[in-house]
Amino acid sequence: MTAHALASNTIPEATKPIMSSTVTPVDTAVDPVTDDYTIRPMRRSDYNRGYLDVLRVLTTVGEITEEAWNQRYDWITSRNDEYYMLVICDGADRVVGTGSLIVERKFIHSLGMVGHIEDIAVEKNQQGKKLGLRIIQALDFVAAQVGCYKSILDCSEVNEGFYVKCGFKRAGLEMAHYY
Ligand SMILES: CC(=O)SCCNC(=O)CCNC(=O)[C@H](O)C(C)(C)COP(=O)(O)OP(=O)(O)OC[C@H]1O[C@@H](n2cnc3c(N)ncnc32)[C@H](O)[C@@H]1OP(=O)(O)O
Repeated sequence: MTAHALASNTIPEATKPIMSSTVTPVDTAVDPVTDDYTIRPMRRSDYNRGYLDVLRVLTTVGEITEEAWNQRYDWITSRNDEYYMLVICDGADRVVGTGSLIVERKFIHSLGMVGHIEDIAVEKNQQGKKLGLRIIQALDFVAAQVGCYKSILDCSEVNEGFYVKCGFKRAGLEMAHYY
């Protein structure tokens, strides 16, 4: 798939099939013109498809054994109405991008739900092909479908332009307390 193909303005339509009628993400070609890239929910076997290496473009990951991965994967998937973790795979079935949506259930706003977009990463040599945009659009679509009234995320200044292109706007101030 060329960068041009990914730049087509059919993106929102292309992400719609990622949701089945039961609000479960399903495997979907990233672009309707070609299926060189697929966007789908994370799988247990993505440990061996380079998932953690993709995350390493974002931050430190540490050494995670397959057993530890499996335990965390099982914990996450046992909360599958709360954690929506997507990957984009290339034609060779390698993970080249990922992103997560965590749905927070609140009392305010009439028991409203807020989507938290986390851990967006695209492999270095795959950046600039609109894969990041597709991940955000897919997560946004999932958030809207499950009933979130908004999605929020934290990012550094260098990524502000990317998120603006994805339809987000600056709101508030992040604060952190590390332990
Ligand atoms: C909530 C969080 O997780 S924040 C952490 C974000 N992740 C990282 O910082 C990890 C390292 N970076 C990456 O993985 C990637 O560069 C990402 C995820 C930030 C962007 O993914 P890409 O696939 O490269 O971006 P994509 O090609 O989809 O870009 C979409 C648009 O945003 C623009 N864009 C991309 N990155 C940036 C940026 N840093 N600043 C301004 N604009 C940008 C592109 O030029 C493109 O614009 P266009 O439509 O006018 O051509």
